[in-house]
Amino acid sequence: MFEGEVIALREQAFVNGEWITASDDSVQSVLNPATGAYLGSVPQLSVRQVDGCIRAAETAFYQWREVPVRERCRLLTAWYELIMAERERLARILTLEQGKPFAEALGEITYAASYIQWFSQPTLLDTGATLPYGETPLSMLVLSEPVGVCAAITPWNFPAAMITRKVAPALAAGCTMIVKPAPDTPFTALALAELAQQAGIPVGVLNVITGDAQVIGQRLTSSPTVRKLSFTGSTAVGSTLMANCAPTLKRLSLELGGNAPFIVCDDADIDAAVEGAIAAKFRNAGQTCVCANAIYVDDSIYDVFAARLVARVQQLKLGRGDEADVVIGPLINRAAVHKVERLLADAVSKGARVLCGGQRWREDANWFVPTVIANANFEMACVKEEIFGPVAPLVRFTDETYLLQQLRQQHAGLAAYVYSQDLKQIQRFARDLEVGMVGFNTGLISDAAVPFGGVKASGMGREGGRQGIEEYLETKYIKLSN
Ligand SMILES: NC(=O)c1ccc[n+]([C@@H]2O[C@H](COP(=O)([O-])OP(=O)(O)OC[C@H]3O[C@@H](n4cnc5c(N)ncnc54)[C@H](O)[C@@H]3O)[C@@H](O)[C@H]2O)c1
Ligand SMILES: O=C[C@H](O)CS(=O)(=O)O
Repeated sequence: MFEGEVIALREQAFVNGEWITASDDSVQSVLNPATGAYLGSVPQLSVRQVDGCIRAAETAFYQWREVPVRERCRLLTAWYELIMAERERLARILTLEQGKPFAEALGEITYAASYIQWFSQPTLLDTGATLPYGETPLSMLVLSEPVGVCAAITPWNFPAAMITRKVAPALAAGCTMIVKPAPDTPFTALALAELAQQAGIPVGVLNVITGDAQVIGQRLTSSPTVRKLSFTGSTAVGSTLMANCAPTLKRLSLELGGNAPFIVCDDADIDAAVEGAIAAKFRNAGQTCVCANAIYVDDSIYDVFAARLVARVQQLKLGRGDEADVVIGPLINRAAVHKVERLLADAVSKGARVLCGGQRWREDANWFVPTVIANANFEMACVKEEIFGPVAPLVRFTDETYLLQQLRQQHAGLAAYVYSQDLKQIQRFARDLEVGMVGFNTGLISDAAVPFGGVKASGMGREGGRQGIEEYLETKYIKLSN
């Protein structure tokens, strides 16, 4: 559809309202995961440039927090409107650098914009209170104040939504923000920053810096000026960043790895469960944090479910994201393909049987054919670990209690999905699944209006909903005497 089209890309970092290159002109290249073609490059900013960005965000903070809430929300609305007006161009950039099908990229841009629209509601900020215990009705006040200078480090799988999900509440609350996007997908973030600039968001309020992750991470986590870090990415990196933030006692939001069980009970609507599994498992070629990881099917319907799932999976069209009707794009890079191959080989060595797929689509490329494996069990790495690829291990279960006991052993706790018509069973799963979000009879749960996040090794804090603004507010108590 748009392969070969010239699409303008911002190849500079955005600091204090200026588009800048690295002080030593060093750059990092960005490749198209579908073709391996060079897309462009972004600056490797120096330590001095990162520190300069932190200072600029601090200066901007003391002005931005004085901007009336309604004005901050008006500017967010202007940003939202520009993004929606530029939706197709942004989606093209996203597909080129991340690889997802254009239709999914359009969906992500809309989803990303919906976070800005959600947090442009001034009512989300009427979180203060007066307490009735003082000498007068106005002598005990509880205020909500912006945390201050914030930093966001974001992943490649949702190059737009994982950024607006942090920037929107931060700016609404009166904070300023420094974003470090993933090196694989910086251009979407820079395009969003360009539109924020056009919307009139003041200089220094939103900054997007690029360069060596470790170098930038060390500066952002060690700076006492940065009062909060919001990180979305792997549990391993999240844990490291949490430790690095400890000396300066930063506020933290950590949206980390997942391992969502997809449970199909004996009374489930099988066709609905198959469609839900397709949506939950194969979105973004299985590269979402809330993807169904292993699929647990009641013994009594296992064979029927497996057959119907395989039939649907074999209909999924692979190809480049810019090609019409493509549903499965490439994985982000060759390392991701190798990880999927490692997990599959481990499963087969432990008795799994490949029902469909099971290999690369093309030898020297990043696609993996959508795969369903039977006879999966809790000993397999693909059941214990986050797959982050289009492989669906089917685990047979006969006993709900045993299944829940096994799931409780898993480290991640982000999302889960259950297909059941039995209200008492639904209530048991809602209580006993140790996750942050559960979808019943659906494979899609995400929405800007809900508190998105997990527990255990999936992190802490919530993004979206009313809870999402709290991540960027501090509480101050005022005692007022005459
Ligand atoms: N819970 C959620 O909402 C959510 C959403 C999307 C992705 N994820 C998780 O993210 C992972 C995939 O994303 P990824 O591969 O980009 O994760 P990643 O942890 O490798 O990288 C995430 C970000 O951290 C940066 N980074 C890496 N090492 C760093 C360091 N030492 N210091 C500072 N920054 C560092 C990267 O450059 C990138 O910007 C998966 O585990 C997925 O489950 C979670
Ligand atoms: O991968 C992580 C994203 O949060 C997935 S979703 O689009 O928010 O469901």
